[in-house]
Amino acid sequence: MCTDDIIEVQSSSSSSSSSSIRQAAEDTQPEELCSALLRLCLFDEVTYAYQVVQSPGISPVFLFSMSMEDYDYLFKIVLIGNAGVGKTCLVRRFTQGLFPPGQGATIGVDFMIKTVEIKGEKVKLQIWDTAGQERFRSITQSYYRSANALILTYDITCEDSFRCLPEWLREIEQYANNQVVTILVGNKIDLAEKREVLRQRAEDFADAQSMLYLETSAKESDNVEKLFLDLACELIREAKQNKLDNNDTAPMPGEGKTISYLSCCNLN
Ligand SMILES: Nc1nc2c(ncn2[C@@H]2O[C@H](COP(=O)(O)OP(=O)(O)OP(=O)(O)O)[C@@H](O)[C@H]2O)c(=O)[nH]1
Repeated sequence: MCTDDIIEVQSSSSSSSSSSIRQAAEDTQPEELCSALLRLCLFDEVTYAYQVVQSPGISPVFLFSMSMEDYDYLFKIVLIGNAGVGKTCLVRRFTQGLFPPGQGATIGVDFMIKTVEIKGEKVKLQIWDTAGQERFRSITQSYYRSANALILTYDITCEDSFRCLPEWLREIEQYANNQVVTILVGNKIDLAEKREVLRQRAEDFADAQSMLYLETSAKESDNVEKLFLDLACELIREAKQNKLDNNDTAPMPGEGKTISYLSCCNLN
């Protein structure tokens, strides 16, 4: 695709502040953990965003701020899939270039930002990493609706994580907007000798569901950049197409607006 035209501009994350959330949330019963929210406030044309966990005993924590003027496009990408398939590692690999040792389970949602430049246009990727554990499902479902793209992840060494995909597709059907771009990702290809899901089988499944398909290794960094950058290129293409279709309703480069919904894409 257009990866030659892409340069990284900057990245930031909630991870340092969210470690305090993680710790507090680990001590909190799921029923007490009401929700994790992103709050946006507009002051003098600068948008400040912060994430809080609403729960007794947990103080709201300011996580990051960003200006709406320093990008051409803003896309929200949400990772979903069973616990342990490697969603957090994929996000960390892409945003921080590392494979975190002893990665704990995600509590609720985590949030990172990375800005890339594609053919001279700055693209801010807002990446939401959701918990795969069933007990957080009611929290994570609320993040689907505003997503421009969903990365549905399974573990190629875990048949169970593949078998659960129809269940995840039902979640997407129910909670995501119907114009969302979805890509199926088989992670952990560095563990080839433990593979339980053949590539052809996964490709056929993705084809049948009109999804893109890619295999990755967060550990070895295989296809991780490609995953996010191809997705960004696809979202830009869709946004431009949407602009053509709707004349002036979609944002164009330089307008710096959030693209909330995109027209349906031809995934084949
Ligand atoms: N070999 C290998 N291990 C991986 C890879 N990606 C993740 N892991 C390991 O898989 C385990 C789970 O990774 P996470 O990124 O926490 O998985 P997750 O999907 O975010 O899990 P939840 O937060 O519980 O939903 C960790 O022990 C990682 O080190 C990979 O590409 N290769």
